[in-house]
Amino acid sequence: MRASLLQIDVNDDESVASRRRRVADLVRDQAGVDLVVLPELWTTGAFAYEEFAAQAEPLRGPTHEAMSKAASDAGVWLHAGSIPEGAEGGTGSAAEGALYNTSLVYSPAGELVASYRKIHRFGFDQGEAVLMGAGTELVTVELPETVVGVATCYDLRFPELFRGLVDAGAQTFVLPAGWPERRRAHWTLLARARAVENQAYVLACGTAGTHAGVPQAGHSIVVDPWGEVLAEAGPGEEVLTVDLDPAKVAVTREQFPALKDRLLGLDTPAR
Ligand SMILES: O=C(O)CCC(=O)C(=O)O
Repeated sequence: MRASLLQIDVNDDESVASRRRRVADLVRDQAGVDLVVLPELWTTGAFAYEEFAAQAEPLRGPTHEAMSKAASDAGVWLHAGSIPEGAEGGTGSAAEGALYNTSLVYSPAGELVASYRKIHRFGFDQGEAVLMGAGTELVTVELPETVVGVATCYDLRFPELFRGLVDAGAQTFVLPAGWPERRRAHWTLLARARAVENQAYVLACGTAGTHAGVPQAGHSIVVDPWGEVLAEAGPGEEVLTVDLDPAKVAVTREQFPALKDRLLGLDTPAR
């Protein structure tokens, strides 16, 4: 299974419409791979808080139109990163929780097969944490060769979410992000930790460049179920293409069956 992570340079100089066109073309260029992954909030930038409400769009808005078409033109599964979703029926007012940081996943036919509203919002008492509502549902997507568990950026710090995804059948985690350069060491460490503890692939795709004054880490990373880094991007815009062996998840879980030794958080009584 071949995957391409598109580490997009998100900066304040490029308009959302132009970036959307550019990213759609980059997705089309990936024809021949199985799965394409985009970063978090790449239309606005994850730290461009003032843009969230202005650029909010419904689930099936302009980004959906562009990504659905790009996925079907390329004939790829596409995790299209996330958008600031102005929830249907909502007023767009952040105070009413009408905005969400929502990921979109497409089949090679261009069908929107899943969406995920980010559960853990970043910013403590500002930014996304106050401007957006929190998702409540875990999301998995069945691809022909693997079951994908979906999570977004700050979610990476919450291992219980990934355990929940494993319990729901996930074998590969796909995580779009807009991770800042300042905490790049955490990014790499946590991506490897989530892979090791869950014996799953981690495909973590961040942004490059600087937007809203926040330099981005780049360094998108692919980790295998043993915790080995299969590929890691540099700091700039880059397409990171990697071959995965989906069977490795089952093999790792069989040969080193630590997941079977879980005692807490399961319905089965402790041994
Ligand atoms: O947890 C972090 O250090 C970064 C998280 C973040 O930037 C985000 O979720 O948008």
